[in-house]
Amino acid sequence: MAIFVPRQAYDHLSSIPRSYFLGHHAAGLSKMKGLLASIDLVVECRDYRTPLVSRNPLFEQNLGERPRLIVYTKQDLGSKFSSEDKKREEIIRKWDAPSTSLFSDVKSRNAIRSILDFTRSHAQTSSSLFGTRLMVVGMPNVGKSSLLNALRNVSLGKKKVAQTGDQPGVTRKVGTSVKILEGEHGREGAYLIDTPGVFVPYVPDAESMLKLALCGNVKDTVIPPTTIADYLLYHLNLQDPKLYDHYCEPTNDIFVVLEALARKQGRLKKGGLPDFESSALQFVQRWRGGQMGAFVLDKVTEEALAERGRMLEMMGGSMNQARKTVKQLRKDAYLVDT
Ligand SMILES: Nc1nc2c(ncn2[C@@H]2O[C@H](COP(=O)(O)OP(=O)(O)OP(=O)(O)O)[C@@H](O)[C@H]2O)c(=O)[nH]1
Repeated sequence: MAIFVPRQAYDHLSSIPRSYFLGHHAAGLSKMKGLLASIDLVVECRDYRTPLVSRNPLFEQNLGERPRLIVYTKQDLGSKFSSEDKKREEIIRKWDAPSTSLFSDVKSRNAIRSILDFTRSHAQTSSSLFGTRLMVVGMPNVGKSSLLNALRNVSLGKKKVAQTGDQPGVTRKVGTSVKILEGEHGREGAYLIDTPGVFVPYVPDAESMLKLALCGNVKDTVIPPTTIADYLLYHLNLQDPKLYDHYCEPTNDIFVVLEALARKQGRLKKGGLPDFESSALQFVQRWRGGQMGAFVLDKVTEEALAERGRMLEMMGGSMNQARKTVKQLRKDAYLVDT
């Protein structure tokens, strides 16, 4: 039997859009900026699976004057809790210093307790009579509202208050503050404000956009589902083709996988033809739901983080400046793909 050789690079990058910065993202960010004077701590969420790509420089530029806690969400979907994962987390922690970074999974009470402990000790430094005010920010669908619900549930035993969903843009407006910690020693407690997700102004390269689409940070209508599924297949093959052996033998052809899935699940169109689009969405949803392996999409090395940081710093807060910087970086050969 021939040995299976996975693709070592992803080539189908033409015609991938690089922007998803919507009107309600800009409006939300401007409202957050207006609230900043009354905020003690900004909780910035990034996706554990894309620690580089889900970092939005707009938050640093617009909200950077306040202390920040960085929470890497959905750890359960990206980590096997191995020594390699711990090493990667250590690199990320160094990158984020002096801000503290924590890694979370809304179903892990321990992870949620660590965030509450950090908040409690931060609250002790606050002299406000009205309690400590936190604002949770991050890219769309990164898990901000779920985090708010989990913090409130673990701390106060209260039911869900913020609406959540598996597509971006469920939260459209900056919310009212919600209590997440009771006060101690005569102090008021801590309150958290939920905010709408804000996308990066301009995605510097097409592969970053695919990663964001795969993790659900852009609507599934923006990039064809078969393209997102193909990009997932590329990663699955690099990890372990057994992750999809439920459907077929190892392959680099996404249509082979989708046809097998369609036949298995009866996703057929007229004439018995496989419904590739719905099968692609199903394939991607399985991975998003943690049923096809936990792994990280970004390459996390000290060099990669430093380069990304340099690029983000140069990109500035405006879309125009971001575009200009990307052009310049490409000229300087920092960015090589598309
Ligand atoms: N497996 C896993 N799923 C999570 C976790 N946190 C959130 N999710 C899921 O991620 C999806 C998005 O969560 P939300 O809390 O709605 O995300 P959001 O950032 O508020 O989204 P916007 O409304 O776009 O701002 C939902 O399907 C959640 O169930 C986590 O720690 N682990």
